[in-house]
Amino acid sequence: MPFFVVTIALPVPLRRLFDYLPAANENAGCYQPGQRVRVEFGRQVLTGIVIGCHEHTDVPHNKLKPLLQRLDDEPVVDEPTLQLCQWLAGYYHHSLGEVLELALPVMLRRGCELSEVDEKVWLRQPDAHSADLKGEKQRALWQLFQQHSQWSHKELTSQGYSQAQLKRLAELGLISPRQQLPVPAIATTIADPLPLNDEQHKALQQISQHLGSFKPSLLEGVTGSGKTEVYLQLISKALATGKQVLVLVPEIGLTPQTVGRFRARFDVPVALLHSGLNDRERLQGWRQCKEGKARILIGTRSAVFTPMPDLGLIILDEEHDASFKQQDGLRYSARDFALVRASKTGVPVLLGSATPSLETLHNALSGKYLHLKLLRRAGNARPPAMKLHSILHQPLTAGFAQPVLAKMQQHLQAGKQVLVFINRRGFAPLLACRQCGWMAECRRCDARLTLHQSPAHLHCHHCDFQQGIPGHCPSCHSPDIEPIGQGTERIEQQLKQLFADFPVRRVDRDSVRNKQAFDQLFDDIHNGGPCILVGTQMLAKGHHFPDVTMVTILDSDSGLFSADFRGMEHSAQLILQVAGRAGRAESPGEVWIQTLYADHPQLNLLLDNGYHALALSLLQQRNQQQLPPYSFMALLRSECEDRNQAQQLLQLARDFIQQFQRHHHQQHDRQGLQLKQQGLNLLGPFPAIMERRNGRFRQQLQIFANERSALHRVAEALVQFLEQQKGFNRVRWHLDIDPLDTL
Ligand SMILES: Nc1ncnc2c1ncn2[C@@H]1O[C@H](COP(=O)(O)OP(=O)(O)OP(=O)(O)O)[C@@H](O)[C@H]1O
Ligand SMILES: [Zn+2]
Repeated sequence: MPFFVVTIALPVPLRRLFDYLPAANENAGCYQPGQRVRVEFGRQVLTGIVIGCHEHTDVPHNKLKPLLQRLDDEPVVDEPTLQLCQWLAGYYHHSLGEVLELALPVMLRRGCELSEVDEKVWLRQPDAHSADLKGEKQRALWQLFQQHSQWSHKELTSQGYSQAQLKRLAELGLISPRQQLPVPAIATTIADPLPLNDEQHKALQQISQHLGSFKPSLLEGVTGSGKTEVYLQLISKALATGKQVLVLVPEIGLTPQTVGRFRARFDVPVALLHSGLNDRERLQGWRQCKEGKARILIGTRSAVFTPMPDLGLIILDEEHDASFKQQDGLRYSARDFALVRASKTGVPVLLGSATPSLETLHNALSGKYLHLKLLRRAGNARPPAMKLHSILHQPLTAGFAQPVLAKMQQHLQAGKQVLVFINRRGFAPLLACRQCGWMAECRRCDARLTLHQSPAHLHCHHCDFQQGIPGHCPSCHSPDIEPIGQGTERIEQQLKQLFADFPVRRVDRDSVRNKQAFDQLFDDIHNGGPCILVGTQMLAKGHHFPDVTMVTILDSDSGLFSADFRGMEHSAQLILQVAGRAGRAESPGEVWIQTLYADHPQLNLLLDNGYHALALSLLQQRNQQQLPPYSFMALLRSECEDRNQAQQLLQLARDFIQQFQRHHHQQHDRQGLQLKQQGLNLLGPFPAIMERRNGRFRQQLQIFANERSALHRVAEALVQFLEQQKGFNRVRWHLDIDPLDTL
């Protein structure tokens, strides 16, 4: 057998591939890219992915080890997915093995067989005809099999059909059991599409012209304008041509209401992939898509990796949402990746938002994307009236101005729901001593501890450190310590006293701990009745609460003066998303924003002329300052228990980049190439706004380039340079391409 090695991607941070000898008695024909193999790596056993076979290797032959086992005959990573992952690893300068790890369901990473998630399903026999079925239940069961030839056993029993009824149908030769991948249940009655209004109709028309080829579009539609209805009718067109559809939504946008709206519309299996599923369900969903059984996939960020052989359309709702960008490990943007995937697959991609990110808006305005607008709310709903209410020198009760409380009372008495938004959980952001000024601070972070009441404790929201509440000041021993400021718990408590006749519901990460609780809560809200909802942004996004007619925004000011250049953009998006919950049905809605800065020019622009107008003005600013989207950014972050080391590594990085740049300029000169504006702009190293977190000092170096290619050239070289640095073992660093958060 001729000599060859198998080249494998392993889930380790090193940005390279690894060569192994084949398993005993296997020839090169046994190996295909995308198969899983088990190998020894140091003292660990890892599951890797075959990239290819080669006759040459740089590894000395006596150092080569045979791989332990080939796990698959057929590749689990298909060719298009492998290519996309290679592209992603290159773009984010990340290890291919780690990218592939992220792209695969956990059970596959662990080496499980695909068939491990098979279950009992019942299939209609090919030539079966209804026989003499006794009883209502049996006939109803047979009716289901006439609608769809396959049903999972679990689904049927959960619908109340018994083992005996199924057995009876089997005895009559109508159905038979089998172990195979269950498919998601299909709705038995399908809802009709709504008649579209003119704007919706035009948007749908324009986008559907591009089915069958790559075309990005932005659907910029005010809250409640019926974007979802446009998605649904577009999906229906894609399905009609035999295609699969991928719908990506923000982490907390996947409520039963949303899913229900999709499921009720199409008589095809709809798969779901989100964080509320267990590993088994995730692998089932992944396989349903890969094997073409599911025709629609609705999922959060990582669902973007799911293989879909017949993919014909990608929709990404709330495209501006930060949850599409992963904030640790591989810091990829699912939105940007969806665009690349669509382009490589040759299918249209639709980005929807009421408050598009400036990056996307810029692409739409420059003609790179098709730009579609829905300016009016759908149906009979009117846009909410928005009002800035100055609280400067005003007396406040429990943090509320008197006219705001009076308004809330009116809405509740009219039987409506009021939403109070405050983006801070816990009871109070600060516990302080009135005698000596001591404040409860985190020992591991440059941050104050948040006071929580149920259960009572002090909690660091940055490193999760927790401790009991002291009975007296640890510094001067005075018993006179008190909470300062307000969080959701405190507002809830105070509103319960102020509005004793109405239920007050709190919605934040502490009160709603899991997906079930979240879903239950939304059902309760939907069942109606006057109430006050107090919550964080968990409440704000994409939900349709028909009975909410008033929204009170308590702390919008904190976002107005952020050190992040995206601060105002993100504040405006959040304000409009929250405001968009008001008056979505027949009754008009109003939004009161309490502020100390009622004459803030950008806040006024937002309220008077809308998000689009503000966005244009922010874009102009970005252009003047040469910030993204008018330049391309990477952020090198370092952290270490030793402040100096974190700083020194970035200083070395800075020196390296400057040298690299000089070298490149000279090369261009010598070759007589046009000395293009290679300009890189470096800011830093400087400490992060919160310098110490979880016991480590954090530094950053911001890198801006006029051209993306220039940014990538330097990033590639920089990553290699940093990997070779000795003596910085304790410093953790990463390079964030297109960072969303620069604090
Ligand atoms: N053409 C239409 N005629 C009547 N009602 C409609 C129409 N289109 C949508 N609606 C209704 O309008 C409401 C809001 O629509 P939808 O939730 O699709 O808006 P959206 O733009 O996705 O909102 P958001 O961005 O705030 O989530 C829904 O109750 C929907 O059923
Ligand atoms: Zn902390």
